[in-house]
Amino acid sequence: MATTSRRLTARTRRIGRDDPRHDRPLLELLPGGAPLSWVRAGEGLVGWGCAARLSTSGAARFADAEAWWDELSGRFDVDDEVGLPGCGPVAFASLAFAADPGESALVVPEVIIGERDGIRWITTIGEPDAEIEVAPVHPPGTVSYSDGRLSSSGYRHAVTEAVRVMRAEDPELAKIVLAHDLVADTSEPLDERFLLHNLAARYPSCWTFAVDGLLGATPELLLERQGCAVRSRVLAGTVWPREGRDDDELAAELLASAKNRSEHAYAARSLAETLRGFCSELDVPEEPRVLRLRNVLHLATDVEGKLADSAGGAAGLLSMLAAVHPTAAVGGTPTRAAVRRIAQLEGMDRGRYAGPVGWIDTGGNGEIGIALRCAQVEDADGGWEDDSAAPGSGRGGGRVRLFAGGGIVPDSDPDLEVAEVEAKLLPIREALEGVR
Ligand SMILES: C=C(O[C@H]1C=CC=C(C(=O)O)[C@@H]1O)C(=O)O
Repeated sequence: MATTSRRLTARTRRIGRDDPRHDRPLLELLPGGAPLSWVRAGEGLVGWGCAARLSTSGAARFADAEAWWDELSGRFDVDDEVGLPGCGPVAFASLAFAADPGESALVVPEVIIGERDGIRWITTIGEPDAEIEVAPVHPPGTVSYSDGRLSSSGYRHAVTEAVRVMRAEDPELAKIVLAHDLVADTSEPLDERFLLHNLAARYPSCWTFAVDGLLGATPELLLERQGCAVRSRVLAGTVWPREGRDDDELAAELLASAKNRSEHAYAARSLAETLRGFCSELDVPEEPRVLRLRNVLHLATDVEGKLADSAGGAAGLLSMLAAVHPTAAVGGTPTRAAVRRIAQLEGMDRGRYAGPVGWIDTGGNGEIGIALRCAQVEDADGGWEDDSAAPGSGRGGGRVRLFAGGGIVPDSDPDLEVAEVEAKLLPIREALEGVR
């Protein structure tokens, strides 16, 4: 719940060209500790400190978050001389995938540095030390991997079972998105900025995010709102590099694959059908395009709309998120039945993986992605969750849990699905290992 009930002051000032913070990459301004980030191609927001925070869970998590943010927004005295989306107070948000279990978090930083259209600014909330020194970034040392809650072979088994269920037991189920996790232990304490810097360097077209210990670089935008304009980038359908195939051949293969096209169509339709209810205009391309990343290629549909101003006010971003989440990019089709099956087949808590992640401001603007290709910090204080299982327990290293998943349809091949999640785990593994 809110950590304060007093009035708060927020001051936003432009950072001038003569200020050393003007030209440094945003992520390099993070001082250390628990970073907050939403950065793509050098623009976005970074933050630190905590002026207010909400932890919530359950089916009402979106409504709780909206009520909390509305109430808190009313308590700010804002002095904003820049006036762009993301200026003034901002809450970084990371919501759980499922109603049960899973904890959601909203964090309002004390300091936010943002950049949009070449304009850089700083927002301070209260009287924090905005000139705080940036501590050197520490590499995590050696990285060792072990099974998470759903090992590779467990994942293969879950995929086989999902295919059986869809073919034989419940033909109404057309798609189930399953995920696999992997535990990484580091010999040194984890400096979250190390991961963020490496992810942003190799995946500049993705959104490099960090909220309350969930870090990653996602290529998927669930919903962006700027005034009455909304935008989404739906992804589903994947190929990955193979010997003897160049990127153009892989892209052609992806576009021609009936299996990937059907996986994609479910996801694009699930987003568009729900979002249409909030919009007076919605543009949904009939054909997907191909999004090329260095580890995978995806089918992508970019959706754009204009919000309907019903009853004097367009819908809030958090209400829209409650309606569109989970799309069939991370849930399945039909949604409710698929989500029930996910819990049965995975038998693990996804936490905030595949949940909405990003930021919202007090003007109703925000950018929210889907938390994919990510790592959940499990022991930020250096302690182990399960001492008996922790190699080198007590040595003060770090532990993260990595996640990646894929859409399963009745003609999915379990071996290919295992290869797909391995390809999707590469960015976060390489970031941990220091590959740039
Ligand atoms: C569920 C994930 O990816 C989604 C997004 C893009 C492509 C996907 C696919 O081809 O299965 C998934 O729908 C993940 O990366 O964990």
